[in-house]
Amino acid sequence: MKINNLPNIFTAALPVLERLENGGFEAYFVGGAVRDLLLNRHIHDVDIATSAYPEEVKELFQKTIDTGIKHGTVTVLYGDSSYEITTFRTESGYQDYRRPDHVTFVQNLDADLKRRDFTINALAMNLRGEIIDLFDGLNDLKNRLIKAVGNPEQRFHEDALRMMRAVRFMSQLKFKLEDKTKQAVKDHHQLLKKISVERIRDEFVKMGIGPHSRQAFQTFLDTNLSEDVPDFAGKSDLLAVYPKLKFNPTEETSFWSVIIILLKIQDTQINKFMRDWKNSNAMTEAVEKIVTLFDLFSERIPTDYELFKAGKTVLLNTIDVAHILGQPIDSEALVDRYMALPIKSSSELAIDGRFLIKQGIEPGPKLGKMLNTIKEKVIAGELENNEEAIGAFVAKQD
Ligand SMILES: Nc1ccn([C@@H]2O[C@H](COP(=O)(O)OP(=O)(O)OP(=O)(O)O)[C@@H](O)[C@H]2O)c(=O)n1
Repeated sequence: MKINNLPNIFTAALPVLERLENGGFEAYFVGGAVRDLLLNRHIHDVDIATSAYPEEVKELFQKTIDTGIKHGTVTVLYGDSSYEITTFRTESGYQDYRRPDHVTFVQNLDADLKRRDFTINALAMNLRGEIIDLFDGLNDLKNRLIKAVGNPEQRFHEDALRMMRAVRFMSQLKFKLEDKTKQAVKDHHQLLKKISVERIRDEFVKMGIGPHSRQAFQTFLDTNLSEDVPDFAGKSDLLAVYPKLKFNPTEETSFWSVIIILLKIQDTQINKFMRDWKNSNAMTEAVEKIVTLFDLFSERIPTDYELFKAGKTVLLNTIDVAHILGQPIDSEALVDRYMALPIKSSSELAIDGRFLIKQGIEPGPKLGKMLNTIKEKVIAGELENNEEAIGAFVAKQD
């Protein structure tokens, strides 16, 4: 198979391949970029595999970065882009974050492709646009199948994260998991225990916000992968609701919020759960706010002040979560009420502490309390947001 009209992202990289070939080396586009080209998906970067050793790559190009020399990877800066160029290799043991523990350089492309995870990721393309397909990856692309290269058990022993990658690709690409590969995941899900939480989390989130996350999640449960990720063991009954949800989450915050709600995690335990998954403070805070507002929605209609405190982003995210969970909610009325709030942030208040001091209020807790009362009254529409009205209100309080 030959691709004639290569997208710009590839044509821009052709001189890099040419230079490697002119230097007497083999060079190919490999991995996700070739897969995504054939699937007509957006391509964010192209990776190159070569027979040249890192030192040889560095000699051929002016601007390079030693990204992972030990692992065979040099980043080449060429034109407006950068390219990861990796020497043909096999690897094993990916216990740590991102990089394999051991790397063995191999003689040719065949040996390099043989150690890759799935047939659809083991395609290569040369500078003439010719596809090299040693493992029937083109057929699996056509049949929309995630299938391990060669022996799936071996592939998962090399890097157990690949089992999470399988369900991630199911969700992102709307593919099915091939039977033997699925059986191998079922048999070896425990291997995931050796993998760093950060790597598992990245794949889990990509699965969660992919367009087929409910189907992928079903496989995540069926294969028992869910038993070997933080805080999910023994919870498959609660998680079984996920594949039956109304919609797929499209935002990371919504995905985590939905998971936390399904797991019935108490407000006080959300922080621990998010930390167990090594999430950032910003992500944890955002999710805590959404789940809290969602709980409030389930009990009663929030007050204007509660809507103000939540803010627009949290409100919209919470509406999104309710929508995904099929929770009836008058989202239009809530957004209208939010939009009609007299102020949407504290900085929009017509007065500040200095104004109150001028009105004779002493600095201290009393002043803070007064400011809050004023804010609440303005938001509730009981007090106009201007100096005159607020001044009159303050005078009446003494
Ligand atoms: N555990 C892994 C990770 C990666 N790969 C190989 O390395 C390539 C690049 O990996 P990566 O950049 O992580 O993922 P992509 O497949 O490119 O997908 P995406 O960029 O969409 O994340 C993959 O296509 C696959 O051939 C692998 O065999 N095993």
